Amino acid sequence: MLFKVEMTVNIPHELPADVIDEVKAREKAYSQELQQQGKWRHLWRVAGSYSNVSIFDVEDNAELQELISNLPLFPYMEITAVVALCRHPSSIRDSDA
Ligand SMILES: O=C(O)CC1=CCC(=O)O1
Repeated sequence: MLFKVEMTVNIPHELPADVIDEVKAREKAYSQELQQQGKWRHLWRVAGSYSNVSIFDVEDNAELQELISNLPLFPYMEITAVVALCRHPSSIRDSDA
């Protein structure tokens, strides 16, 4: 199942810089591992903001919930616009793979 997810990061100013750097490094490693696995299909920065638009390819809602809630930055994120996607009949692609 494909889902679009929007994530906005709001890191508290009082968090020490070294803690922020460590969390961001774990976030990057985690997201790149999921991208390698094909579960995190797209990761786009929303221009001009500390937000992203992502496309996930997961088994079901429960797997999406698990992947998102395990994000190292999850405690500092607002997750919005979670939308289930399916193929558009006018798409010129052979598949969504
Ligand atoms: O920077 C972000 O938008 C948050 C994030 C998601 C995956 C990642 O590496 O950073």
